[in-house]
Amino acid sequence: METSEKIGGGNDIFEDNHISNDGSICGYDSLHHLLCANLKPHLFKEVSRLLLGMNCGKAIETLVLPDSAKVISSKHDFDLQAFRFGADKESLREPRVVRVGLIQNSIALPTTASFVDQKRAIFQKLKPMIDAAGSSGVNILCLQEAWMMPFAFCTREKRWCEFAEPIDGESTQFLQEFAQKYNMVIISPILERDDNHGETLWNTAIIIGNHGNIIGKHRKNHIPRVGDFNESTYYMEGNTGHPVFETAYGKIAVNICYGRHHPLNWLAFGLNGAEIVFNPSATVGELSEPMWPVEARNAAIANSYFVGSINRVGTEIFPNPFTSGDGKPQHSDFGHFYGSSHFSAPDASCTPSLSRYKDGLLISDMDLNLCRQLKDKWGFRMTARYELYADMLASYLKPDFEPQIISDPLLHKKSS
Ligand SMILES: NC(=O)NCCC(=O)O
Repeated sequence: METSEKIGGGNDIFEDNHISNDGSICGYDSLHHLLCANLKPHLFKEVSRLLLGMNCGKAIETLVLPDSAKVISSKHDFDLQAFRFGADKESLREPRVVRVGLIQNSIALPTTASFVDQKRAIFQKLKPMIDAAGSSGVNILCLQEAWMMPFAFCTREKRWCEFAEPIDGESTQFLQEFAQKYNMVIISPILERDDNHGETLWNTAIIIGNHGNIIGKHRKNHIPRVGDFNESTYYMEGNTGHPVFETAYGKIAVNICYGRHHPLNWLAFGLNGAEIVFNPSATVGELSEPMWPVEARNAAIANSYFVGSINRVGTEIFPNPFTSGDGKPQHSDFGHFYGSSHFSAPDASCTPSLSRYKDGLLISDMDLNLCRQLKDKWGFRMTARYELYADMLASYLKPDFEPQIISDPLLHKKSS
C-alpha cells in the first residue's frame, strides 16, 4: 500500500500523513477500531490474534459492567471499556482475581486560567470517572502522570512549580475519600514538594490504601531529556529505589513514564515481587507512539507480571512559546497526548487501547495466578543469568572499563 493511500477511504479530515486534526487516526479513535471497521471479520480475527495475543488460548474477553457505570460514562462523555484476563485453573490455589482500573484524561481548563481553578476543574472532571470505577467494583485504580496539573514541563518556566503538593496534600485528601468509600487502592502520580528536604520537587506516585491510608510513595527513577520533555529543569532522578507495595489486592509497583524505556528498571520491580506494575505517563504521538504498544507488553512478558499503561489525552497549549534546543521553531504545545491506555499480561496478551483523543476509564479483571503460571511455563526468571549481568554491570561501572569486543584479526590486516 502506498503511504499516501487512505486506509479508511475518502474522508476529508485525513491529511496525506494520516494524522487528522482531531487527534484520531484516520478518523478512528484507536487502531483496534480502525482495523475492525476496515478488515473482513476473518482477517480482523487473525490480525487481532497477533496484535493482542491470546489469553489462555482464547481472544481476550470483554467484561460486562453495571449500568450505573455506563450511565456515568455516557453522561460525562468518556470512553469506558472492560476486559478480563483469565488464568488456568489450579488444584491447590484458588483464583486470585482483582479488578483494576486506569483513568486517562485531558486537562479541564485552559492553561491560562488561575492555578486554583485549573486544579479544581480537574478534580471535578475526575469525580464521575472515579465514581464509575468505584461503582464497577474496581479494587486498584491508577491515574495518569501528574494528573492534577497541565504537563507544563515543556516550558521550563518555574511558575508551574506552584502546582506541587506534599504527599498528604489536597490531591491525596481528595482521593483518600474515594479510596475509603469504594474500598479501593488508588495510585496518585503528582508533582511532589518535599517540605522536609528544603521544599524540593519530585515526580512522585503516592499509593493510597483501600482504607484511605497512605501506604507509601515512589519517585520517578528516570527523568527525560528528549524533545520538549524538559523535566530535568524541575526535578531530579528519584531516590526511592524500586519499591513494591503489598496491598489488600496484590503486590503493585509504579514505573513512572520515561522509566518504561529502561528494561532494568522494569526488571527491578519484578525482582522485588511485583504482580502488577503501573506505568502512568504523559507522552506525545510524534515522539513515542510506535514504542507505546511494544515496551509495556515486552516488560509484562519478560518479567511475568501485568502492566497497566496510562497516557494523558489532548493538546495542552501554553501561554508563552518555547524551544527545546532541537532546532525546531518556537511553539506553544507539546503536541498531541495520544491516550491509548491499555493492559498487558505476562502471557503476551493485551487489551485494546482506550481512545486516542477522549477521556477514558479502562477496567480489567486479572487472575494474578497467571504470573506464576508463566514463570513455570517459560522459566524466564529461572533461566536469567543474574550473576553474569551483575558482573557485567560491576565491571561497566569502573572507570577503566573496556567493552568486550573480539575483532576479526583479518579486519585490520593490510592487503598484500
Ligand atoms: N513524561 C515523560 O517522562 N515523558 C517522556 C517521553 C516518553 O518517554 O515518551
